[in-house]
Amino acid sequence: MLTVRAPATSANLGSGFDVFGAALGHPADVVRVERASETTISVTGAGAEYVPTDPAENTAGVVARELDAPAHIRIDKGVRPSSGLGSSASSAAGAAVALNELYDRGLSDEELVWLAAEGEAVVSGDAHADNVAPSILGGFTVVTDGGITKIDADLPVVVCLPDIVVSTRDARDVVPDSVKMDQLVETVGNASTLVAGMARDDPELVGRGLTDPVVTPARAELVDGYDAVTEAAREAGATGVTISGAGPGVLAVCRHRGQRRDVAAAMVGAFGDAGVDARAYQTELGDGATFCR
Ligand SMILES: Nc1ncnc2c1ncn2[C@@H]1O[C@H](COP(=O)(O)OP(=O)(O)OP(=O)(O)O)[C@@H](O)[C@H]1O
Ligand SMILES: N[C@@H](CCO)C(=O)O
Repeated sequence: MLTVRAPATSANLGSGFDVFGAALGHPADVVRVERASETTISVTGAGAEYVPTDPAENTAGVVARELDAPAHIRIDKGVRPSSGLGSSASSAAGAAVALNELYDRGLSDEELVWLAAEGEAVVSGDAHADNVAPSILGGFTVVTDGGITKIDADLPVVVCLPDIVVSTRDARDVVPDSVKMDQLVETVGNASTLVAGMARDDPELVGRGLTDPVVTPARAELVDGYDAVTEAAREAGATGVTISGAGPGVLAVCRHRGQRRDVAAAMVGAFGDAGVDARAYQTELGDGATFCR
């Protein structure tokens, strides 16, 4: 039996819709695999009751099928589904890394990213890799058709998860079909600023680069209290705030680790004022999938 811990992730980071992603120090899924003649799946942990155990509908099961690696797969969810923290991607990433080793398939990390993205397609109808790439590789990742670039960034963050559900499918439905030239120029500028900030471990630049004039404003309507939470996090010292992935999680970048407590309390409080229960993860950019003993 093999066990892999695959971290939660935050995709988009505002200006990098479907391109940027970051691995979080915690939470994470733990995926255990054992050779079998047929794939079976069992799920425990956060939101387990909402995760399908039919291998054809579970992202980890799809990975096993694509790799022709049947297994008993046990998933302990640290990441609640429909969170914006790449819940479905963590399971796909963990399964890809574990099954590659279990069956000695010899795929590279980048090949595993594209394989795990096939698992994501079963959820959103689209094989986007912006969550599975950081969950496998760690750090901050840039995914394009041309390949994957990774930066090992050191950045303290808070991710606040309200007790509401936004499915990736619904959140993709509200994304505008087109952008104006001034929005394109602003987005390119912010995305470039963010990448420079990641390369320099500079929370000011990363925070500035989170701003996005197109996708985030459209999706903010789906997250009750979003504007107030953003303002509260900024007042508590965050350098920038955006929706994590497709939401409803909200990501805030902090100047230093000691600031995370105040930012987390401010975000949870603002959600509470809007009548929404929430919890916050005080974390940082972290490692990709790792084998556990
Ligand atoms: N192994 C899995 N873990 C979690 N969700 C899964 C899994 N396999 C299939 N799903 C389905 O995926 C959906 C959740 O995925 P979705 O992409 O909407 O949320 P997310 O992964 O938390 O968010 P995001 O991708 O925005 O960060 C749920 O409907 C769930 O049933
Ligand atoms: N880039 C994707 C991530 C969510 O899975 C989106 O925002 O729809």
